[in-house]
Amino acid sequence: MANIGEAAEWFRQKKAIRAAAAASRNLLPEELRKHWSSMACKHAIDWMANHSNCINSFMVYVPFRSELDTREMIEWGWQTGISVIIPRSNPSDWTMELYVLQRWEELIPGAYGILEPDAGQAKRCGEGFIPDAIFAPGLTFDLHGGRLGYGGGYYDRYWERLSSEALQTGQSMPSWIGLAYESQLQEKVPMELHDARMGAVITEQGMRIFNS
Ligand SMILES: Nc1nc2c(c(=O)[nH]1)N(C=O)[C@@H](CNc1ccc(C(=O)N[C@@H](CCC(=O)O)C(=O)O)cc1)CN2
Ligand SMILES: Nc1ncnc2c1ncn2[C@@H]1O[C@H](COP(=O)(O)OP(=O)(O)OP(=O)(O)O)[C@@H](O)[C@H]1O
Repeated sequence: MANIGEAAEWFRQKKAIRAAAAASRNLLPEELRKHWSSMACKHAIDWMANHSNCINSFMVYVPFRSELDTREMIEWGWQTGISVIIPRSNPSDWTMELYVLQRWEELIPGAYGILEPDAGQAKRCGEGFIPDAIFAPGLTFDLHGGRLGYGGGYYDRYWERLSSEALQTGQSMPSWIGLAYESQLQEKVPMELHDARMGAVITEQGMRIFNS
């Protein structure tokens, strides 16, 4: 970023894109959101089932506001015996703690009113744990791995943490897959160096895998 003026303009642009994306997602009729969520979950499940030799755990969000509903994926994980990892956000430093979720009853409203694992009930993942796949929420995605979230930088910080953990332990970085309705896709999402990059996006229309 060349100077403060440019940085401020960039920040304003991102804020405007976020607001427009949130408003257009909120306008999607609930019945269609339900239907598309179910279709997208089926694509995600098919992908995991086809990679069953390397997927023993996956991280996914619990939906809030008008986000794509992931509950079918979570239940599928429980039925199949794959560990379902759900983050709990810590707004004091914008980091996420990971938990293995085994029952809906282990969720309680956390920061922002999002249903998150209750630290007193759910099992916390150990230090250094890396899920085999990460399904990320977002307000908008592009077809080059770009993603824009609510602006907390939670997934970006997690991306950075995982990159250094993977490097230290010699493990590979898991697949990062954005989950969204097709109408949330845009030509180009503004990206910065610290932003988490998706390797693929799944919508109701299927999965797109990007060249890294
Ligand atoms: N289901 C779900 N869980 C998630 C995320 C998500 O996007 N979806 N997150 C993904 O990172 C983290 C939570 N991030 C959030 C960050 C900000 C706001 C929020 O309410 N922001 C205000 C705007 C504040 C401002 O503009 O200054 C808002 O949207 O009204 C909500 C969640 C972790 N858990
Ligand atoms: N790895 C990081 N370390 C420190 N700060 C970071 C990191 N990643 C992002 N940030 C900061 O977090 C803030 C929000 O980042 P950004 O606008 O990219 O959020 P976002 O990707 O939309 O949010 P989220 O990941 O929570 O959905 C910015 O001020 C950014 O500088």
